[in-house]
Amino acid sequence: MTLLEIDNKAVIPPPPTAAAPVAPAAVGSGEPGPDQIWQESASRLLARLKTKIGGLTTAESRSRLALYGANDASDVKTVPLWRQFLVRFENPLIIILLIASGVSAVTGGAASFVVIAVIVMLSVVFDFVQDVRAQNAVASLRASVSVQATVRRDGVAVSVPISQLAPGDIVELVAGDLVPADSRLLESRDLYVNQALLTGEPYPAEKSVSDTASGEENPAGASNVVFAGTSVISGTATILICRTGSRSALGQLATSLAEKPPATDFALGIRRFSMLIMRFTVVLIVFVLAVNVWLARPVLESILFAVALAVGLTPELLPMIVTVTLARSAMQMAKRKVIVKRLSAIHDVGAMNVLCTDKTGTLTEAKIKLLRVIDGSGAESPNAFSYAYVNSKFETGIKSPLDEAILSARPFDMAGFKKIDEAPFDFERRRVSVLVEHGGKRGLFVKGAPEDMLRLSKQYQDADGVVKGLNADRRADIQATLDGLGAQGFRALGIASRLADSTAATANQDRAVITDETDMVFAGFAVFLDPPKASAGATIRDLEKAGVAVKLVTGDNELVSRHVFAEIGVPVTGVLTGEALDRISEEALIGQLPRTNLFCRINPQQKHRILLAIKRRGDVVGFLGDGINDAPALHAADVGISVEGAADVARAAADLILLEPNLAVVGDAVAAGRAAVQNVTKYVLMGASSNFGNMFSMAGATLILPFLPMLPIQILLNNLIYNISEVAIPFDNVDPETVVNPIKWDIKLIERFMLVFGPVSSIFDFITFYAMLFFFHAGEALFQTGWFIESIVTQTLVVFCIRTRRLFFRSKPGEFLTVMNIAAVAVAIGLPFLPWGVGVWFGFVAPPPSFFVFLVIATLAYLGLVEISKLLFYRFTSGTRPSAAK
Ligand SMILES: Nc1ncnc2c1ncn2[C@@H]1O[C@H](COP(=O)(O)OP(=O)(O)OP(=O)(O)O)[C@@H](O)[C@H]1O
Ligand SMILES: [Mg+2]
Repeated sequence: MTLLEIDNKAVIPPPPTAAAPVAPAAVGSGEPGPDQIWQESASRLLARLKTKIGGLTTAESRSRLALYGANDASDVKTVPLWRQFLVRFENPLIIILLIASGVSAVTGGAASFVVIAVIVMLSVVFDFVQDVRAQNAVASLRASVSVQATVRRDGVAVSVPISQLAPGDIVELVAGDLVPADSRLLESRDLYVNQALLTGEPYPAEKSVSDTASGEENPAGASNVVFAGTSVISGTATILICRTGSRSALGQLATSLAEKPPATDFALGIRRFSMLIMRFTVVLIVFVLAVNVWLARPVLESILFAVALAVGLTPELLPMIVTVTLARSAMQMAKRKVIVKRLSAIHDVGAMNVLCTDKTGTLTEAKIKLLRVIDGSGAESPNAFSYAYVNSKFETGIKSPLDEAILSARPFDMAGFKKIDEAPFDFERRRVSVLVEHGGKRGLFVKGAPEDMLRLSKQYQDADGVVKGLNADRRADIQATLDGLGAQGFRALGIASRLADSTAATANQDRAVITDETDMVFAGFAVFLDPPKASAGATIRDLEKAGVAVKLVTGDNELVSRHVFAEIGVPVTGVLTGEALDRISEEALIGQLPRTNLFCRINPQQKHRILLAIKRRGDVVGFLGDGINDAPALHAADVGISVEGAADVARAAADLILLEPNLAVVGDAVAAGRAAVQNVTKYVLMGASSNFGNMFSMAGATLILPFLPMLPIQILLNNLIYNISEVAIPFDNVDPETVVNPIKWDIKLIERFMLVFGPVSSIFDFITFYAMLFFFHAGEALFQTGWFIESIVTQTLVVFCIRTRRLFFRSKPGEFLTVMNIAAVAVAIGLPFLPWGVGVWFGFVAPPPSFFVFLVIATLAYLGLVEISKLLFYRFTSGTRPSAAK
């Protein structure tokens, strides 16, 4: 099974839209066709793509980029700003509103049309500006961690984001790089790529320059091309970019599998809430219109009133509020050195209740030191060191910290050693071989996972260089030496050789192949110290306290991993090795998950399998890793987390990038994610209760009043003021107790909240209507003015109750929120008193002083009622909060 069949979260290209027709195939229309970039000679391909080995010029690259679009199969196409702006007018409510007010302008005065048009414009501009600013902030964060490629422009090698590549670009690749697009090899040395993302094949595939290659039945097998989404395991290459973005094989595969990434819980929840409100709105509008027609009121005014009500009811700012909240959260995380690549990951990280992590760099310092190189009985072995050194020096794969430790341990004279070939490292066999010539003799020098190295050896070479047979007793001795190292917390690599004169097979060979890694002469161990991080234990305990179970998933062996746990003071509750994992069923694995917190000798496919099993249990799972071997798991996780120095594929697959490899910052991200969800929830609860209640009462009032309870313009103005005040919600403080556990979006809570607090607000509204009519003997204008002021005052101030589950004065609101809401109240009260008859435009009159006495008493009564209802509400629904699953 390939990765794409299992999960396609991060590799989905946008479907071609009408506005962005698929650009002409990169490799022109001449024959052979565009799909066979492995068939033509390189020189013809270069000519057809109108490029040369020195690369495109900057101007050429710019025009090609404009033609073919960004090289990005995963990202949604960016909509131009003017369209983002205009799209906001596609809202049918806005269209009806503008038409109806236009018609009324023709028949009556132009004033109301102008006012409505201005209010609509203000609302749209406000929404647009906030939204675009938030998106820009996030885009620049994302750009700061984009994967770069070395490309030749104007004849010099420069580094550009891979999204900026176009057909015809010439790119240089080294080990660890992500192949940015489907490309033809122009030059290569010892090039091996991992194509697991395309083919599911875990072993490195060798690629080399040739004029033509066959690839009809299996394009991934074509040896002279490399494909987008694969990564370089070892060697170097210069490539010609041929097919970018969604035209790459990966892009095509992804398009044919699914059009869109699956919506997250959060997105679904938001959509469901909007639908809920829409249904209420439709019913209400039909009702209001029917009543007005039945009472024979002016049709046009009735329509305007109904539509204004609908505008007031719809949470049209919700998408913007969500974006602003998440973007603000992303900015906060950036300060804590966490860069958010996918905005919706903020919600997922807040909901995460299991975090899987690899070991090196997160639980350990990643300052690996080579302590000794010993033979099987523990004696210092210069021989084994020389094999290890030569192996590390000559291998062209991604330099692992182990290689760096070997090379920096002490100088070694490489004179006389000549590299013939290598079999690069991969995470399945966990070893690397180089074929070397020295003194006219050839030999294979191998290093890798120690237990496998011992198993594959037939003879044994001690520190003095004497080669002996490897009988069962000696094997057991060597194993005991290895176990001793592990128990002391040392990491070890096994070292072996296979000299040309030892078997005929290697005598004159010029190729290193993995099948030669057998019948070897075991030479000893390289012993490393990778000290555990002092802070790791406390960090893990903090995460567990926050409801996030931490599990170690590592390619290293059990003894070493157990030792790390012991050092950082975290108990091992259960162990599963890769070997055992391969023998158990899906059900058995899921059954073992809750108590297992250590998975060792796990290969990349197994990491992926573990992640899927955790998801299948219903947990929200994060994965933290930095290697090529972690990419499949990063794709599969709900939240993929990587670090700045990670391999390109890992960074490309991740949703969050840590600028420092520290588990503690994950804890910060979790808290920020939860706070963001809480603030979005506040906005939704406001909309679902007080705003909803007000509009509902207004509809009811049309039944009993001989005139409209509020003029359409006033409703729109009310809505604008309310919306502007609520834009402070993303910046509000969050009560600490609401973020101690993972939070999932809870639509049930919102529905119940609406059913309780809508009516609470309505009861109070009808009391106000009664007072206006029978106490103040209000006529039309005074009634509308009074109701306008009350409506804003109560709608905005209630945020101080709804924002917290505590008694309102026990929780400190954000300053911005306080200022904005008090300002909204001041504006509402001040409007009718404005000079130059401004209030009159909106149909306001100045209310008598006694009204304000009533306003204060009534508002306090309302807030008191909400506060009591709130305490009761949460007392009876407190059992519904999601608890941390282990
Ligand atoms: N450069 C190398 N040469 C030979 N063998 C290696 C090399 N790097 C790693 N190995 C072997 O492969 C195993 C798995 O690699 P590695 O430890 O990097 O996996 P991992 O899952 O990323 O582990 P971690 O959780 O520590 O990051 C190692 O334990 C070691 O035995
Ligand atoms: Mg690793």
